[in-house]
Amino acid sequence: MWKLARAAASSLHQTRGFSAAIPAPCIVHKRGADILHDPWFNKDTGFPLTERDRLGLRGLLPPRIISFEQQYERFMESYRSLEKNTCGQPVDNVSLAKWRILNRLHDRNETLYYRVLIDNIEHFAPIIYTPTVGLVCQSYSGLFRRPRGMYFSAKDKGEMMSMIYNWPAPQVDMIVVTDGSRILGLGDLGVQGIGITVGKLDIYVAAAGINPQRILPVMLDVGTNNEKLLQDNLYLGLRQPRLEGEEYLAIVDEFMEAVHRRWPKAIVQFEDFQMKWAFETLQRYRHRFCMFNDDIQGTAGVALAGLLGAVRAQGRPLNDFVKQKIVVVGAGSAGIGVLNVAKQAVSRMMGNSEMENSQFWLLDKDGLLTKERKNIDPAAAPFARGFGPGEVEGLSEGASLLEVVKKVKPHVLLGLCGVGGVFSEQVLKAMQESDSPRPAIFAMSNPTTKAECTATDAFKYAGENIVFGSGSPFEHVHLGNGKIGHVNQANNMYLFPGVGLGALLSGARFISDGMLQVAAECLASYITDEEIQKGILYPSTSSIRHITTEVGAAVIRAAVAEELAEGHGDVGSRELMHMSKEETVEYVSRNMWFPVYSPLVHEK
Ligand SMILES: NC(=O)c1ccc[n+]([C@@H]2O[C@H](COP(=O)([O-])OP(=O)(O)OC[C@H]3O[C@@H](n4cnc5c(N)ncnc54)[C@H](O)[C@@H]3O)[C@@H](O)[C@H]2O)c1
Ligand SMILES: O=C(O)C[C@H](O)C(=O)O
Ligand SMILES: [Mg+2]
Repeated sequence: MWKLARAAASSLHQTRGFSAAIPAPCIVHKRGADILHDPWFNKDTGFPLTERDRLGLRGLLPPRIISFEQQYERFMESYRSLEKNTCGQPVDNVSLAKWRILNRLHDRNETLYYRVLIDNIEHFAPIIYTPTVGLVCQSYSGLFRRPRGMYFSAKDKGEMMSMIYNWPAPQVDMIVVTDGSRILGLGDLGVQGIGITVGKLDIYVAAAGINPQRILPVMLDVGTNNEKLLQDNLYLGLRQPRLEGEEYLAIVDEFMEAVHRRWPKAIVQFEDFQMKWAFETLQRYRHRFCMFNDDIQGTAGVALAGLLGAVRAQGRPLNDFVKQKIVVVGAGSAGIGVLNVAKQAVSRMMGNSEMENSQFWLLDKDGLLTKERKNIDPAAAPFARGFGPGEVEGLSEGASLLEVVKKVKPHVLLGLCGVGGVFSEQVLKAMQESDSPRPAIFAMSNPTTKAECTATDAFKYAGENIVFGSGSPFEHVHLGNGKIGHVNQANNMYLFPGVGLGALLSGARFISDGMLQVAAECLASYITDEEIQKGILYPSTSSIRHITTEVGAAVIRAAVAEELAEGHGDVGSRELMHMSKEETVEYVSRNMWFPVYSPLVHEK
């Protein structure tokens, strides 16, 4: 249904609906059929007669003019028919069918596409984003019909500075780039990983109101080490092993410089890079360009908000976070990112004193990480356990997750290892002995098949008093007697749109730890005590535009406070500096794009 009320609540200052004030005109440089074939401008049967005349469209469309609202209802009706007709079919087939119908609309008419997406984000996010986007990436070569975004390959070395000018839009604000080396928990998918950047940018448009004409999904194809893809005749990427070392970095360097040359103020989000390159590129670029790594930094902020919520759920003051025993399963870019941020939060609570990492236990594929571990990754090393006083007795190098949970009795068990089911029945049952009156279980790996446990199993085996979060959505769990086990979607989608938007609208020179910290704090404070008592740690995705507005404003204020804000468009750094908190929120919502048909004006 057309959701005027919800849309109005989700962004304060934009006029909503088809009867609203006439939106600003939009200049087009094409005419006739070229407009109908351009999803940025196409209105299908929605072109009014005057526009059909002005733009040379007369005779190219059926005579009846259909309103935006009618087009919307028509699409939703066909979507509902699809749901009815595919009822009972295998879940993956149904999800892909839903993705196809949405994707066809995306390819044809972006205004209508984003309107249905925004109004139905709770329903459509699992299709255009996690988990279905994983399936789409896996099936990319078969699903491919037309390109979306830009592809830079190892064969383009030396050419990127000119190639970047092939992108048709004059201005780009937001770029999501991947090298396809670790797509969700699905591993190396090579060029097929482009799907994840498209999904993230759809969330940027829906949640942060970034204008879809100013987004750019990018694939850096440096080869793949996925043998199956290398052998596949239909694979669309470079059929060569991944570049490594300096050869690899030279490609990423060249891409970053090309982007910066053409759009110096564009924000670049790094997505789903394998761990070594995720950390290396973040270090390399974070102070030179306005960029961040979503898997390290976005995930960390969302997890921290969840961890603080878990403390509140126990009825404890926030400062008790320093006493929480936290077991993290997965020592990759996401797990280490979470631990680093949790450590910073503890340090702040303790008055920035040097602290030991004694409340954290970290496991990877070889079990518990200790100082005895050979060839330990430098990023993981600070979290390796020792054997001195204060250590839990009987836990040796490589101890299994079950042993660790039984001995440590953690308050929190958090999975970011990309292996489905590692929180087994036994592990979950062991969480019943947790020292927390309300243990927290976060099965954050994506997509659904890679979740460390299902929501049903978590409540069934660990007990009904747990709080639960998962990276991919699960249904809430019926516990009997009318009680509901609340499922939170612990996904970085709650943070990256606000971080990117805040960085953009402040014109930040770079994205600082302080900006990321306030983003996490803003998300954490969004939830009321009453909600927390019900096990609700994150707001519903239906309010994602509102959350993003708040997070974006908090990020801007942090950038201003740290003197990193250079301003955006007509709004200079001085004006930003003088904005109150409310004015900053207003500034953010005023700058969010909302899909309505603009009058098109032709210019040669
Ligand atoms: N919910 C979110 O917002 C979110 C954000 C980022 C990443 N993720 C998910 O987290 C997962 C990991 O991402 P990453 O970037 O850290 O990957 P990564 O490849 O960098 O790290 C994976 C880690 O898991 C460890 N591991 C593998 N098998 C294990 C096992 N059986 N037991 C314990 N540890 C094991 C590996 O040793 C490695 O340390 C992915 O599934 C990704 O989708 C979720
Ligand atoms: O893409 C997601 O859903 C979250 C995260 O960035 C991931 O890599 O799993
Ligand atoms: Mg990711």
